[in-house]
Amino acid sequence: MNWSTKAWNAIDDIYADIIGMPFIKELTEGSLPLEKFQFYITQDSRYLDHFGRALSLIGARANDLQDALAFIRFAEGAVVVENALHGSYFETFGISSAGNIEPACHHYIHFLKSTAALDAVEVAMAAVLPCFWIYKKVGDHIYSNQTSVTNPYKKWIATYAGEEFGELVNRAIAICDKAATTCTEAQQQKMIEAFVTASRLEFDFWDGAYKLRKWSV
Ligand SMILES: Cc1ncc(CO)c(N)n1
Ligand SMILES: Cc1ncsc1CCO
Repeated sequence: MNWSTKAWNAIDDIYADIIGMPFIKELTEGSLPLEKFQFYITQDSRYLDHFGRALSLIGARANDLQDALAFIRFAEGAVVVENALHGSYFETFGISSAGNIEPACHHYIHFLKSTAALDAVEVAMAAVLPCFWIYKKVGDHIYSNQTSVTNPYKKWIATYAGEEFGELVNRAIAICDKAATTCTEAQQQKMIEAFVTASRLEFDFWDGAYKLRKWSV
């Protein structure tokens, strides 16, 4: 069994929980309250900024030059998506500024940045993989379960359900699988742990947005 199959098996339950979240259900139906989507989009804009930096750091640390190029391009993609949120999405959804980084976003970006900086590069690659893979799966799930042609969140959904994003995801999975073959069993296990932690943080990111969770003080 290749590494990515084991990794996905390890998060099967988390993924099922994500698909069952009210945020995802209401996003699919188009009934998600605007305030929750606004919260999500502002946090995601902050997230993508730091995610892009984590990806470029992994690019700088990758052993293989082609893998470095792939991560540098992923980083560029993350900044391009951030710019799209900051531009047209902020305007469409009536957002004037990105505001504070709230707890779920803070937790996630700092996990990614510290892992990218301090852990083995293979572990760092595994830590960012849920950002690709879970979004592709969730994007496809939402896209194929849509009931409303007038869903206000349609354009956002299309970003992650598209074939173009699918190709990037396959590339990221393949890089992790190749990296895992150079690792010991213990290192592969660390990659799985990072993959699971990031998946939990994906859940929390949506959960935090649904509950509009902010710093208590
Ligand atoms: C929190 C989060 N995870 C993953 C993605 C997709 O990379 C995103 N836009 N936001
Ligand atoms: C995973 C991901 N999400 C938004 S951009 C990006 C990297 C691809 O450029």
